[in-house]
Amino acid sequence: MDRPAENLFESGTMKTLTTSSSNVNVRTIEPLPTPSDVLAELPASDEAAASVRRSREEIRAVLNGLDDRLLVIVGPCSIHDPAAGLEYARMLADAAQLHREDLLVVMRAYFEKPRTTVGWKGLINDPHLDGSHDIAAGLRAARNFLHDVAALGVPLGTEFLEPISPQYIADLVSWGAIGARTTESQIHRQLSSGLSMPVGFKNGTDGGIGVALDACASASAPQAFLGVDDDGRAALVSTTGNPDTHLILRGGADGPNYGAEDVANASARLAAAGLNGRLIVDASHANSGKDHRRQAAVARELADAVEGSDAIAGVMLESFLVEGAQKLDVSARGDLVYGQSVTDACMGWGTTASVLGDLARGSRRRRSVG
Ligand SMILES: O=C[C@H](O)[C@H](O)COP(=O)(O)O
Ligand SMILES: C=C(OP(=O)(O)O)C(=O)O
Repeated sequence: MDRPAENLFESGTMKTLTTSSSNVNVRTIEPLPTPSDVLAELPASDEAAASVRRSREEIRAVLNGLDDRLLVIVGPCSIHDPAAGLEYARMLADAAQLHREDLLVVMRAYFEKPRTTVGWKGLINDPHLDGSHDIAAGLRAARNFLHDVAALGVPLGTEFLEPISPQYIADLVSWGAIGARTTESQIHRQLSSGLSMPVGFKNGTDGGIGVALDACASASAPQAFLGVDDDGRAALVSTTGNPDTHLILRGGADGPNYGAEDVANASARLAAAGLNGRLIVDASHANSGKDHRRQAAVARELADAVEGSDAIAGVMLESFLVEGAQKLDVSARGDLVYGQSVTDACMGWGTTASVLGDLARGSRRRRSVG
């Protein structure tokens, strides 16, 4: 159908057709560099690519029970300051090496934050932390960070929130998560079906695990959907399905779900649905009431629980250099405390190192009884 253009609005270099019924609430549309532009500018080194391939295989082996170590996904709630994140990654590299017989350590490198209502949405969305939303710079900053950490030999995990951003960074990611707020989203399930790394689905914010089980089944099936190609063009994407989907228990509105009975029930439901019964338990979020001190206690309880539960393949921890969290006000940014979270409260490094020691002991005890 031919529809006359009522006006063209121009933003950046893009002209956008606006009719009386489209773009009514859109202020601007600005082109971004394409995924192939960014990958050509910031290519993965051979070493980083090899490290990603190797760690994906290791994570798969742990999730499938072929490697008896405990997977530990640990790091800041969000990366807001790459320098502090890199300092953390160096310390984590040493801890990972220390516990390598018992733990497979993956660093949380979360660049996209889902918000309950509004708030800072992460380094990709707003890398200058000032509401300027310089997404082109954010994509490059995320890619640079992933590359710097992969070069240390530390595998990285991230939450995929936007369906387009993976084209810019996923080659450097060893483990992916879909968050509690998007597990029920068909878009995220389809996306996961084509991702190249194991992907964990959080249970819903209400605590229900049914949506995550459905998500695992959906993402493990072939899918066809609208996406973008490497040149940023709208494209039909057809996937084979992701063979490495799994559940992450994060608690919910009714409280925690990391107890022995919750874990056993969840594992049984997964197995009954023909899915992997081995799962990850998040010690943070609703499992700790977002209290970083409580999180450390939950993690130590999990370290004890591991011995008696084959279902626990991994544990997730939110941790940064400095404990707690600080408020980020993007409209009037004051000085920030170096190494402290600007989203959820995290355990500090000292507590983290001691919790990793406990988890390693739990993993060792499980091996000795197994
Ligand atoms: O992990 C981070 C937060 O729990 C999640 O992004 C929601 O945050 P909010 O409730 O502060 O928006
Ligand atoms: C947002 C997160 O968790 P959840 O989806 O469980 O709230 C997270 O892990 O950063």
